[in-house]
Amino acid sequence: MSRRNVARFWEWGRKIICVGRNYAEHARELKNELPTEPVLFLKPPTAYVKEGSPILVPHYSSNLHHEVELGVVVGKAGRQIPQTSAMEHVAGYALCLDMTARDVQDQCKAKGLPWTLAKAFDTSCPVSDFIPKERIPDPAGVELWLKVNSVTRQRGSTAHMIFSVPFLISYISRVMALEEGDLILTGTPKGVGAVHEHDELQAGIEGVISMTFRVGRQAAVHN
Ligand SMILES: O=C([O-])CC(=O)C(=O)O
Ligand SMILES: [Mg+2]
Repeated sequence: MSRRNVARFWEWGRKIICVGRNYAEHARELKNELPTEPVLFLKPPTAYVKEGSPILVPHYSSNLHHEVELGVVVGKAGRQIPQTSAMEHVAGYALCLDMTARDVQDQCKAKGLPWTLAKAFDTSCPVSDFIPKERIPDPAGVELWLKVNSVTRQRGSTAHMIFSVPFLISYISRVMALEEGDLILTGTPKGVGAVHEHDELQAGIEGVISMTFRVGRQAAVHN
């Protein structure tokens, strides 16, 4: 049997683990307290969308937000991974968007309910091509940016993460087993905002990769 190539991790059907509130300025802009431990949530692998296909506003939302994030692709499975060997579990990276139905998330927060409807819908995880580990020697030293219709909305350095990539790998692996092909979204810097049907989103990791997506709208089906 031929070995699957982790460079096409989005085809593997593995989990997407997301970290929230990992940049102080973003936590503040949404009036959230700074976390003392990572805030975790999941997206299903059906959330993936690649360049060439549109990001769809869910039919039940009227305030879809962009969040540009550094994604970490797991290359070696593990449980209870110590921080000191955490980077051995990284195969590479991907530029990711954590698309968020902010109106729905606000309702979930107010009711104390999980964020699934706000975060896990189809096309909620646009991803770039795989970036081999060697191209990003230090995951705390990359500059993320995002533009909507050519206007810069987000620009921030991963140097400002509250919890580092090795810390996150260790922390997550004490909650759930990490598997080859899993993706960890490490949180968004400040500047999140709304996107609308027909908008064009461009995002990048300075000097490494960029990607472009169009926004469409999911049709509501009434059975
Ligand atoms: O929805 C939020 O604000 C939490 C989150 O994903 C992030 O900080 O990246
Ligand atoms: Mg996020």
